[in-house]
Amino acid sequence: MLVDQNAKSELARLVSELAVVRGRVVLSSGKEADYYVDLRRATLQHAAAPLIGKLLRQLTADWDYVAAGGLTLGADPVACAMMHAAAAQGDVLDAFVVRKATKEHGMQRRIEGIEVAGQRVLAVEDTSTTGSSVLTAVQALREAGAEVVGVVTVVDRATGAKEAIEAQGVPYRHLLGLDDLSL
Ligand SMILES: O=P(O)(O)OC[C@H]1O[C@H](OP(=O)(O)OP(=O)(O)O)[C@H](O)[C@@H]1O
Ligand SMILES: O=C(O)c1cc(=O)[nH]c(=O)[nH]1
Repeated sequence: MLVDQNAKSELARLVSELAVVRGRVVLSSGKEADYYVDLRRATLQHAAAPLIGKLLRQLTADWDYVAAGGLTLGADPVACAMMHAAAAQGDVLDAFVVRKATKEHGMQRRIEGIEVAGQRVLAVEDTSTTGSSVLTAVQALREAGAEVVGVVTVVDRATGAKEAIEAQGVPYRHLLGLDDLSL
């Protein structure tokens, strides 16, 4: 899908400046790597967040979905940015949060926000490495009766997420790759 290339370049610049951390780090999967993309520093930043919302809406413009969200917490500001970008265009998009475990008090929900049962939804992620986190969200959404139309992530590290997600029958797109961030 067509995305605004000037906005994408500006986002890549911001992510490189704000979020790329070089050095030995342990990842969510337990593997080690030589760099980390601490994307919360961009998804929660005033200039980068609106670009993320706008660009992810453009990247998924041909997908039909009424709500977006993913596994807390990396996905949360991404989904909210998309919701606000949609609203700015006069479009309706709701958001949800998939908890890592079902809440044990209150409403005892695994998925917070709008009711996803019977809805077409988009699973979102901030950074994808193995794809395990967003696939956890996909599984929870399916168990809740939602139809996951696709997965979209802001940064893809080219380490197997695409293959793992597509193996589950879900289309996958990313906004920024390693080349965009000079990694
Ligand atoms: O593709 P994966 O191998 O699953 O790795 C990527 C995940 O790792 C990070 O989250 P993390 O597990 O650090 O948890 P957090 O969102 O609670 O900080 C990131 O926000 C992604 O969700
Ligand atoms: O695999 C991860 O845990 C991971 C990698 C990365 O670059 N950024 C992130 O937030 N998580």
